[in-house]
Amino acid sequence: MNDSPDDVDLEHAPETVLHVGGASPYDVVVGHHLADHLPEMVGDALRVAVICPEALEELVGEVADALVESHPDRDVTVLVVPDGEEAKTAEVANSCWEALGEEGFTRSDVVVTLGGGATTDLGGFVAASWLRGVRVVHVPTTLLAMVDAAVGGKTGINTEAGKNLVGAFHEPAGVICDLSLLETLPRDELVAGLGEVVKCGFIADPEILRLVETTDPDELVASSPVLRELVERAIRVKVDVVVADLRETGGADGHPGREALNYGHTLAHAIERAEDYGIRHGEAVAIGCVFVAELAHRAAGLPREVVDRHRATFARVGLPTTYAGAGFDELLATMRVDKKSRGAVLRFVVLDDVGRPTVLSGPSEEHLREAFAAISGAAS
Ligand SMILES: NC(=O)c1ccc[n+]([C@@H]2O[C@H](COP(=O)([O-])OP(=O)(O)OC[C@H]3O[C@@H](n4cnc5c(N)ncnc54)[C@H](O)[C@@H]3O)[C@@H](O)[C@H]2O)c1
Ligand SMILES: O=C(O)C(=O)C[C@@H](O)[C@H](O)[C@H](O)COP(=O)(O)O
Ligand SMILES: [Zn+2]
Repeated sequence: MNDSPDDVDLEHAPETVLHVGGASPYDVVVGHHLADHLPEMVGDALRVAVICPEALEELVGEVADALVESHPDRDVTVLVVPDGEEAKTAEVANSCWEALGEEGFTRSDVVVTLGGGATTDLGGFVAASWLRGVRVVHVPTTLLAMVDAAVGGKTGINTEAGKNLVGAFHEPAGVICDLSLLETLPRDELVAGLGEVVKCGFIADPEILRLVETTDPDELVASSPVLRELVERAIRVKVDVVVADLRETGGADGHPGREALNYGHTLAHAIERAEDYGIRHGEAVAIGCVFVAELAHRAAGLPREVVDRHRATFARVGLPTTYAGAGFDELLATMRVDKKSRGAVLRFVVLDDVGRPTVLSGPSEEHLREAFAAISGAAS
């Protein structure tokens, strides 16, 4: 652990509680060393199933012990699932349902997820579907899951046809973003999380962009006060959007509503599928955002300097801005089953300017090909 004066202050800084309003309100707690919050959020449930990936088996032991200590009559079951995207399958979800059945899991029991976004997506979906919905508390352990996946209630798994095509909206009972857990996160994974943070800067909070543009990226580590500010700002962007439009039915006054959070994701999800999930989600999002900025430049007059700012900001933190894998036709076919599509009409979230997202419906294939050529170097 780094123990510069800033870090010492931060270690003792009070946690931040971001309240998420709506029909099922909950808190997102951000800070350091937050283990005590988990028993509070779980309450007096007699059975708890903790879902975590193989990679976090050591940490899950501590979490399970704390849950038993806080309530000695409680049964805690640990469900170890495959690492990363391999957990987001119907087979793995089924194995979790089988385990909950064996435990006699009832509606007063609680699922806890401990892991990255793949784990919170899978575990959230298991909780959403078991008995048509039991409580879930998320303990995200990656930056990406803290700023995005654990908040807002989208859960899901992948199918052969594409990413996140089966799922449910199921809000958590609470989210604990313990930044100390990021100490062990590999650098590439932390950088991938910055992809969603920068996305939030472009769609809603330009201060995020300013902070990224003026901070040495190497200083963005678990103990950094700037990282904490970025985490809190990105969560606020997400919370504001989901409180206004939880189920993605649309926004008001030209704002796309929850779809705004899908900025860059239409191409990103197609790339992830084409790469058989061998590319990190946050990396694909960075490429997808540059693509859609190029598209908006051609189809809707987004100024060239805003497109350039996309390339510069994602590249500054170490994210890719080009893609030379699958071809345009394969990616276009996958993009057609994106959830924003309506019938044969492809829809993209684009920007009118920084902080002003809107929807572009049915762009011409010529503009799509040109935008793809601009990120892939392929002839359009
Ligand atoms: N539901 C949503 O709103 C939402 C939002 C964004 C992303 N997502 C989904 O989230 C997933 C990506 O999440 P991710 O980037 O967290 O990837 P991930 O869950 O695959 O985790 C990345 C890797 O980090 C490891 N890891 C996790 N925490 C660690 C720690 N503290 N120390 C060391 N290693 C650790 C994991 O084992 C894994 O190998 C994608 O499936 C994406 O679709 C969902
Ligand atoms: O919360 C949302 O809404 C988002 O779109 C956030 C995205 O970062 C996230 O990757 C989400 O899982 C994508 O959702 P999908 O509906 O396109 O599957
Ligand atoms: Zn995402």
